[in-house]
Amino acid sequence: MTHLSVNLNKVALLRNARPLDIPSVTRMAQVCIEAGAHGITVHPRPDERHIRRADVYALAELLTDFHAIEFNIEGNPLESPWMDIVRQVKPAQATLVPDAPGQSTSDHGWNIRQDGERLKPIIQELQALGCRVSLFMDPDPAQIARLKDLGCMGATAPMETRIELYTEPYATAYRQGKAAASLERYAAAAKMAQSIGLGVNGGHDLNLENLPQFCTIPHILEVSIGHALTADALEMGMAKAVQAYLAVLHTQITQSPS
Ligand SMILES: CC(=O)[C@@H](O)[C@H](O)COP(=O)(O)O
Ligand SMILES: NCC(=O)COP(=O)(O)O
Repeated sequence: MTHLSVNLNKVALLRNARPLDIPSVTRMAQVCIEAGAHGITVHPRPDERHIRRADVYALAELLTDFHAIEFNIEGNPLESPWMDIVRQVKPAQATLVPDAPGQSTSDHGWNIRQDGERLKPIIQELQALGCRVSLFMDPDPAQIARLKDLGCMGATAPMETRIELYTEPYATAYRQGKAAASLERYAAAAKMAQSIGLGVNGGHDLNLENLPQFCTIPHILEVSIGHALTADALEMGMAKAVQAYLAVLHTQITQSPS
């Protein structure tokens, strides 16, 4: 089954509106875990507009009581202070995302031809810390194929490595009634990744409507979902929202995309 990692950025965004710790990010993490979520994702940005450094430490502390729950920290390792935080917390998964500091949200994956050699020592350091590394990538088989030349990703890596497919273009295509053509690109990208020994995650703008079709791509290991799930939680409550996403993942259709 594809795992669900709940991104708590938008819970923190609401909390930051007043100095009251409401809603509590750690309390919401606990509710998500009790509802069955497999992991908790945060994407601390340099301006701390939502998740703050202190939230990452508090979540890491909370998750020491939940050994089976994956802590996934996303961000740009080339921008301070992300690596400092990750060095201290040593999350189960570190997802590297090429965002500029002030960017409103993530909008593209890595260019491995341009950044691969800069990323290599960072990936190796994260692996030495025990973190599974995942790289945020566009659904571009040519870019993904380059990862095998780094030596530290895919079949030649010292430990499991993954990519996270950037799914906003799929979500847009879905809204426009063009999901099938978009899914073909994503399926080809996933197949390329899997053929060189990479696991495949997905995320960005996934929601209850577009998730079932995305999950027709074989062997998606994890989806990280925050924005839409938090919006759903305003209507359903957080536990019911998490369960609704888990129900989709439980019943994922196994036929190949058409
Ligand atoms: C990598 C990715 O797609 C998510 O982390 C997304 O960027 C969430 O970040 P925001 O909540 O700041 O938009
Ligand atoms: N990696 C994607 C993520 O964590 C959440 O993205 P979104 O659901 O908030 O768009």
